[in-house]
Parts: sequence; structure tokens; C-alpha cells
Amino acid sequence: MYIFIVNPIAGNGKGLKVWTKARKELDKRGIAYRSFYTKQAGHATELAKQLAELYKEKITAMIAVGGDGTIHEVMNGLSKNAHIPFGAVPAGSGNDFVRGYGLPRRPLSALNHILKRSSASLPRYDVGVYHLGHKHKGKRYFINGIGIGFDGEVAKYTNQASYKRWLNTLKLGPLAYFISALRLLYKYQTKEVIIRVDGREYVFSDVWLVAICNIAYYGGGMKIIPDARPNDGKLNICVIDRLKPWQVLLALGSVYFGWHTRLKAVKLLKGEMIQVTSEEPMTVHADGEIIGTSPIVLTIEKRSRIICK
Ligand SMILES: Nc1ncnc2c1ncn2[C@@H]1O[C@H](COP(=O)(O)OP(=O)(O)OP(=O)(O)O)[C@@H](O)[C@H]1O
Repeated sequence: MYIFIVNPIAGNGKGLKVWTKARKELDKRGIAYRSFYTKQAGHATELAKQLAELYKEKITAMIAVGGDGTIHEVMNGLSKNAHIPFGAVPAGSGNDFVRGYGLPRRPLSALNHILKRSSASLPRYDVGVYHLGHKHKGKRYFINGIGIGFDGEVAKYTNQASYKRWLNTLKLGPLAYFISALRLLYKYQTKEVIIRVDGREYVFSDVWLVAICNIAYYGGGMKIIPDARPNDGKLNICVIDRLKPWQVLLALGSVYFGWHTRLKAVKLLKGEMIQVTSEEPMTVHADGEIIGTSPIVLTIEKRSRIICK
């Protein structure tokens, strides 16, 4: 049996529309499933946790219907049941998960792909682990990437912005992040940041953002770390340091193609154990959801059976 956890408000109501079509397809094909709607933020995690315990080995796969935030929540709900195959039917505004894992972008194609692939034996993929604060307490997971600094502020601003809703209606969701970045560009104060990667320390004096990713994409299609792969056992780091606001603007334009990595101010690192501390707390997002402020400690585990390409 398939379990679908549906965020009806993802992508400004796209979640419900996508699910209505997906349900018709499942019914037409006589596929056994149960579906549950999320009622508020955080609910997808609770549902995934409870349903995994309730239905255990009867579950063929657990599928999130929504955006990257819903996917993040469902994956965290499966933290104690990471053997359950996990997939997503995209219905959000950013949809970086499907880009990064090579899933079809059209919801019904993604559904058909999931139905075909979920019975196959699935390998375990890397999942990022984060702990906020200095202590290794309160372990949580991320699947796409973490953004610290300017990027965290952009995610926070975008999630509250009214234009995210109408851009979603026009199917231009990813543009919302770009507009937020433009609006915050001249207000943002860069910070000194210390990053420890597998025991080696790097000091950066004027940091705009630190991105720590499991896949190449984040922020709704930005190819922030073109080489990041979810099966190489490493987290990839991109630090953007010492740029003037207008240079950040240029970098932002080029990030959709991954060309920003040619800039001198862009430093790429890779590792398994990462610690980020800053002179002042910096806003942090995980998979687009604001989770708090730095300092943060990150590691990687081979965990989730992700239904992908
Ligand atoms: N019923 C609900 N009412 C209000 N918020 C909800 C509900 N269900 C889930 N949420 C919250 O909605 C937020 C947005 O969901 P999601 O990220 O899936 O969509 P999105 O923002 O449109 O897509 P993306 O993250 O790909 O840009 C998440 O923070 C989630 O916790």
C-alpha cells in the first residue's frame, strides 16, 4: 500500500490540484493507497512518523505531495523508519528535490515513475544531518541543502512574501527567491565566519552566504554547487565572500547556470563533518524552511531509500 502525505496549500494551492489528478490516476489503475492532508506546518513530520509505525511493513512507499518543505518534513518523520521507500510528487514553487534526484517535473509523470520504481530494490542515498547550537543535540535531517546568511534571509523573506503566491499562480515560483534577493541586497550586512571541515579550519571575513548541499540545486533552480551528488558520501560547501552588492547581483544571475563558481570570491569545499560559527548569529534554512540561527554542526549519513531516476 502507498501512503500519500498531501500539503494542499503547497505551491499556492497546487498541492490540492495535483493530488486531485493523482488520486484519479490511482483510482483508475486500482492501486491501493491511503492519503492524508497536512493541516499546519510540521504536521507532515507527525503524520509520516505515526503512519510508519501504524502500517509498518504494509507500506510500499511513502510519498510527499508538495514542495521541498513538505518533502523535508516527511523525510524527517521517517527518521526512525528510513528503510521505507520515500518519494515525491512535485507540487511546490521551488521543487529542487525533483531536479536534484532526476525525477520527472510533471506531477503525473513523477507519480507513474514512482509506481514503476518503488517495487525495485532501492539504494540508500546520503542525507544531511544538522544540529543547531554547539552541542550535538536534537538531530534533524535535510535532503537538499542548508543555506546560512543572506540566503537564509532570502528564504525567510520569500516565505512571507505575497508575491510568492501570485508568482506561483503564474507558474513562476522560482522567480520569487530572485526578487527577494534583489530587495535584500543593499540591506544585508556581511559577517566573519569560521568553517571547520573534517578538522581543518577556514576563516572568511566578509561572508554573504554559506550553502551546504547534498544536491546541486537550491532556492528554486539555482545551481549553487554543480558537482554536488546525493550518493558520494560528502556534503558540498559553497562560500560567497568579499563581494560588492552589484557583484552579488551578477553572481545571482549566473548561479542558475552554475557559472558563479568561476568567481574568485566563491570558494568550494567538501567534507563529512562541518561546523559553521559566525561573529553574530546568521539565519539558517534547511530545504527552504527556516530552522534557526548559526552556529550549526553538520554531518552526513547514508539513510533514505529515495525513489529517484
Ligand atoms: N495545511 C497547511 N496549512 C499551512 N501551512 C502548511 C500546511 N501544510 C503544510 N504547511 C507548510 O507549508 C509550507 C510550504 O510547503 P512547501 O514547501 O511544500 O511548498 P512551497 O513553499 O510552495 O514549495 P517549495 O518549498 O518547493 O518552494 C511548509 O512550511 C509546510 O510546513
